[in-house]
Amino acid sequence: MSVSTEPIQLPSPAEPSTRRRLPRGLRRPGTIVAGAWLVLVVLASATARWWTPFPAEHQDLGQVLGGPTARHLLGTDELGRDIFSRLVAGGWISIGPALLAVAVAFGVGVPMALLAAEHGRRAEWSCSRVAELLLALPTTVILLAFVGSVGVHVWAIMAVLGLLLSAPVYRILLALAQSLRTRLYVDAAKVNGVGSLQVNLRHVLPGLATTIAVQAAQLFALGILIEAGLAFMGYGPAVPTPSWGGLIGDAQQHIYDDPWMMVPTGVVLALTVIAANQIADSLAGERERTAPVRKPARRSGRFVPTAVRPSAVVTSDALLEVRDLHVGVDDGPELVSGVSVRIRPGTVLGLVGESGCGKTMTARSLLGLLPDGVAVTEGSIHFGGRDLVGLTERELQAVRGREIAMISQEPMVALDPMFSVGYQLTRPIRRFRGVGRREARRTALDLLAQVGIVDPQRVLRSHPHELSGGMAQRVCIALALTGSPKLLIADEPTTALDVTVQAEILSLLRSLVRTSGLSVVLVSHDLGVVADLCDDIAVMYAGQVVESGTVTAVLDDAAHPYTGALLSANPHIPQGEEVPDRLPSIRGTVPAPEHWPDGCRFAQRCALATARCHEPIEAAPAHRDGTVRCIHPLSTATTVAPSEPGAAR
Ligand SMILES: Nc1ncnc2c1ncn2[C@@H]1O[C@H](COP(=O)(O)OP(=O)(O)OP(=O)(O)O)[C@@H](O)[C@H]1O
Repeated sequence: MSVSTEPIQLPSPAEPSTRRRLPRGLRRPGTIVAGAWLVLVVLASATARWWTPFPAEHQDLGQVLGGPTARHLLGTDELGRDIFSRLVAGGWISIGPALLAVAVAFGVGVPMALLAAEHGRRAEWSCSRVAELLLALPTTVILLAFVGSVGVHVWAIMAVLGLLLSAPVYRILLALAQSLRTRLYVDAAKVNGVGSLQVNLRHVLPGLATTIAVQAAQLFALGILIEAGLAFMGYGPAVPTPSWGGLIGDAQQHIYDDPWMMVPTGVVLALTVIAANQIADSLAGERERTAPVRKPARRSGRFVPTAVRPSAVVTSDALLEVRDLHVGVDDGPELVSGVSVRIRPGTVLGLVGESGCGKTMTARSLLGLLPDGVAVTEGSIHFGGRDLVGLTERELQAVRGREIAMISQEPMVALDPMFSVGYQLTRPIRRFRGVGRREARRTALDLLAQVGIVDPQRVLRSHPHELSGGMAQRVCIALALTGSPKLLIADEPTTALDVTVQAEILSLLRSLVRTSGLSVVLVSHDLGVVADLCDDIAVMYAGQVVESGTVTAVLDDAAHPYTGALLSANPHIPQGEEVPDRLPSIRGTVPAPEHWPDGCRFAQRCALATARCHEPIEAAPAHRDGTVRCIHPLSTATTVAPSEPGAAR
């Protein structure tokens, strides 16, 4: 299959390169010195036994409380032990447990945050209560109680500290993980059938990495101070094993007769804590500098088959048939009311209407990708001989990508910025088609060529930030085609693109439908786009389909006053017709779902409305195969006047 398109150029070499460099914040001299100091301290203390001048426990009673000399660089303590050797050896006893506390804090806090972010309100509620419980416990009292009942085991004490610290870690990471899960590339991964573990590992965890690093550096510094404090109070390692807290405790006893003893350990401890904090600050600064400014996206959820009515068996030749679909917010208003549409194989169905009419909710229902707290409450979605409503998440994963795929309105956000186009394309190809790396690469190149990219080799090596909007949307379309789906849901696929690129993408979609037999559900505000691309149309208003039929029938002979008003407000003026000074607009706005009236939902804004319009109105047959939900139709399109409530659908 080939698509004729204009050549697409990659941005000039002046664009940012894909070569990974150390982030700018970490290249500052202060941060480099801090990092070097930490590396030095960790390496020196971990290898102390092999190179320090004296064993840490070696005593020389002829040299007690001596100042620095060539033999004892930092002097000796009250038993004539070499302070330098003890300081270096004691480092590991302080740093090791601090690292353990950090590992436990993140080992518990990160999975909790991922779990709560992924599994919605109930999981979040449970994890948050556990975190609140941990936060409510007084850390010092718990540690002392632990020492009192179990004894002085430094590593175990620090593991308990790590557990207590997992609560603030969870609290900080939860909001971020939730926000990352709303990114379109996470939806795109789910649409491609990627399992939940893989979504977390590939898309959520990398996004948490900087925050984890910042928090880890801070907790490490805190862990060292807490370990030192405990050792100072006598809850450190058993005598004569050195630790920084223990050395400070020893020095404190000689503060009047040998104040120098306090200096080496105090300075090393302070420098280590300052270095860890310096690195945390630099990472935090870097995170703020590079954080993308994005408008919040919608959260993704799943089908919750509550109160789903068993549906009749569908025997039509439609590829997908939606019957009487109701979507609602848990304990809240209905967002989609009784939508029925069908998509024939190899055709394009346009869902049109103003913002807030329920187009996206309807489209996302087809993939089970509704926001958290929103669910299909009634109706059926028949596809491939089964009802998608009520399928489990696992069953839906098998449908997403392989049978129904989706492209969104923001291609730049739908691609994960962390990975190259090649990686993002070959992963699903290997999974869907069960092919090896080389074959997957070849298929990826073919798909890129198929979506009109003239330089697929280069694009395959690129990262999303190196692509223009139009190229990114082409890559997203290629990504959607990796599982050879039968149906593609395109939610305003050209909204974020400029006009010339919009035309290219529409021409690409048209060509794909024509050459591959793909069916498309196109969500759009734009009647011009729908007229251009679609075979059938469903006009939505306030959660209902108010008119449907073939594009030619509905647009040439609109029956519903809302369709008529949309057509009058449409800025696409046919060639040869006079351009009016001002386009008519539809007065008022779409009411919010909680204010939808019982009767015709458009009545408040309709010039033809009468008292009878405020009684319930059913959809009636129109345009041969379509419907209209109006008792004052504009045209003769209606074959059965839907004038009475309860008229046949
Ligand atoms: N997560 C949510 N919780 C509650 N209501 C929601 C949620 N998401 C959307 N809605 C509401 O559902 C209704 C339908 O929204 P939907 O996004 O489907 O409209 P749309 O026609 O696709 O609009 P647009 O073209 O702006 O995307 C709107 O009133 C919207 O405010």
